[in-house]
Amino acid sequence: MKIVASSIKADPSLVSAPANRSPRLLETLLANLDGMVYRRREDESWAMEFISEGCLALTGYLPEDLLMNQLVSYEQLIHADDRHMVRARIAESLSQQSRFEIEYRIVRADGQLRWVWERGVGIFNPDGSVDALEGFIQDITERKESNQALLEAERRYRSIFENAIEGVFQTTPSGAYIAVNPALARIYGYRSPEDLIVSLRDIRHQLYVENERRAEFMRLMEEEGSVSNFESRVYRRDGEIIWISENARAVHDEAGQLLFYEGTVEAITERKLYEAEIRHQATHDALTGLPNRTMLHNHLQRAIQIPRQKSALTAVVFVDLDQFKYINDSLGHQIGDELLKTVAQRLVSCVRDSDMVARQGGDEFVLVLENQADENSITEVMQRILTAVAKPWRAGDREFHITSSIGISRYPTDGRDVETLLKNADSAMYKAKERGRNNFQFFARWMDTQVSNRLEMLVSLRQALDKDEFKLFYQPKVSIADGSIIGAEALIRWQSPEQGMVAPDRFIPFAEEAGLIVPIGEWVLRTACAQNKAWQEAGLLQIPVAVNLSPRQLDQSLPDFVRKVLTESALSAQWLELEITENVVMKDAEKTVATLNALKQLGLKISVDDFGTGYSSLSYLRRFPVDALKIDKSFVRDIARDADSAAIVKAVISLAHILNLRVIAEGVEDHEQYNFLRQNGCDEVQGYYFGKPMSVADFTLRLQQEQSSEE
Ligand SMILES: Nc1nc2c(ncn2[C@@H]2O[C@@H]3COP(=O)(O)O[C@H]4[C@@H](O)[C@H](n5cnc6c(=O)[nH]c(N)nc65)O[C@@H]4COP(=O)(O)O[C@H]3[C@H]2O)c(=O)[nH]1
Repeated sequence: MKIVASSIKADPSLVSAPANRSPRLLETLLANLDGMVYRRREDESWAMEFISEGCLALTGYLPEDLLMNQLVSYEQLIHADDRHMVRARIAESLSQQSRFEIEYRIVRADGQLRWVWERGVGIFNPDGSVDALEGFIQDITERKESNQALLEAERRYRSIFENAIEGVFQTTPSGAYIAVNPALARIYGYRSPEDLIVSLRDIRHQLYVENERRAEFMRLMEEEGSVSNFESRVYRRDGEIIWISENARAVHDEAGQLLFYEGTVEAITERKLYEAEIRHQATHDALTGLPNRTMLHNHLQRAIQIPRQKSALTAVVFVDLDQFKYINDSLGHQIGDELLKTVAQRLVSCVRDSDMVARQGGDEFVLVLENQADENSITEVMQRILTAVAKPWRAGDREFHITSSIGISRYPTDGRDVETLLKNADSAMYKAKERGRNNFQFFARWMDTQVSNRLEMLVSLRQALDKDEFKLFYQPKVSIADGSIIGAEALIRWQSPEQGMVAPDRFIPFAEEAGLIVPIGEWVLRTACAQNKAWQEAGLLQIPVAVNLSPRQLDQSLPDFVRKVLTESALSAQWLELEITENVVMKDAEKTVATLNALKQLGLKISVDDFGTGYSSLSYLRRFPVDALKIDKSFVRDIARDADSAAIVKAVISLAHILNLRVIAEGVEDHEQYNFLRQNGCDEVQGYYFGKPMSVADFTLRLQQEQSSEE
């Protein structure tokens, strides 16, 4: 350091070495200083009187360049924006005769901007005026920049914290908030973060709807140090329950001591609702709101997997509505839908909350009843269901009745997997249909083989007509007054090469399903008319033959077809009677009345079959051109045992007579039933007591006997 060369008037305190030290030592000391020592005048341009070698490193100028402003003044080096501030601060310190410390920017010789820290003091003359300024200037750019970076990072963090859409929190492990951002306050419904911190002091009890969630949160924190996508239901300040998802971690100090938890909170109620909605749609039937086939399978799978109480049964119950197809086809889908909804509600009302009622599709419902003690308890539920479904229901101003056929399989006795249980319940349901509907059947092993033939049956039924495998049997109808034969009912049989003689109840429903009932029905009509004509031509007793009509046959083209058959067989219409089921009369009234009128005009008779099992009312019958009612055999069977059945039979007879209708009782099997019917004014009877359905040959014989007894 060229002390002398760089100083004009050296301050003895700075530049003159003590007598015992060499100036060389001072030179070295100053040169090693990381900064610049100066003495400058307190004038317009702060002219430097002394300046140490550090000047070059600090400013990029040689000390000589600044000395007495030879090249540039120090003031010029100060950033223009800071000059005023620097002067003001120094002036203030001088006025107080104190030291000054200032941070400001300078522009180096190479144009670089640097931050400097200056520490100095005024040197005063004895009269108090300022003689000079002495001090030290150091480059602090790096520190400034890292401070700046820190401030920037802090500012950014603050901004994220304050402006995040997600809630951000820090909590103590004991469950109090240390810090929260405005978003969390908003999510939880508090006025401000402060309001939340003050009001929500016990997270476990005040926040979580399920207290155990907090325990689970703590457990995960302890075991794994963090939670991710931790979903819970929480209370907002106003008590509303919302769903949140938390991501959080435990923060420890260097010694491993747990300090606090910090994390984020996302409000996910909408997503949850949406997910629930999607899940619901995927697992529920849109019409009835009941669980659908998918959910049924999952539920049943679970039900048979969980350990059950010893000897407890799980019942799988197939409920199928009788003649639903017919209602849907004839009354329209809207009414069909209404009916399905009504039935769904009724089924639900018959079982416990823990049982499942699902819609399997169409008019099929499946119930899963768990923990049933024995068959009796299942039977009780089934009886409730039969009664509930059979209750009348209204659509507009009309009242309807529908019944159901039910099949039940039991876990574990009837199957140990979902497929088998469902298949066997379905088989049992078909058995219930065959047994005359409106009843329930438990699965039995033998049904398995029969019903596995269902598909085969449909295939062979299609071929049966061509192969001439159908036969008609005839059952006598007898006058109650004198026991004479006054008619015959034609009943179809199927002589199947594989299955032997098949009863109509077993194949007519299939024929209806497969759309084969119309050609089969036409065959029956032709055959019965031709047979009756043949008996007449053989000189036997002239009686009407009754033919059963499936609802599906009863359309506008039927009268023409019947006329054609009568013409072909040359049978007079008075010797033909058509039996329609009770449900047919409920068919679209206008069209049905027109078709029945057209049929009546041909001169034949019409009777209503299975009366009492369906949903027609007597008064409704008034509108239909029918001649007779057939009381269903289920009432006749119970006449002696059941007061209700006896009362119904009596009422039907007298009301039918008021409407000028003949009454025929079906299924009369003994003398007691016959007596009862006779005493109560029934007109005709039919049943095993008077003759079973018999082949043409047998019936011919019967007619011949009848004729000879008359003669
Ligand atoms: N337990 C008992 N039963 C008796 C007695 N007397 C007669 N039966 C049976 O009762 C049924 C009466 O016929 P349905 O009610 O018209 O009921 C018929 C009818 O709805 C239908 N069906 C029969 N033939 C035809 C047909 O050609 N076309 C259509 N569409 N359906 C038919 O099949 C049903 C059943 O016919 P089947 O099995 O022949 O059964 C017949 C007959 O065999 C008795 O004293 N006791």
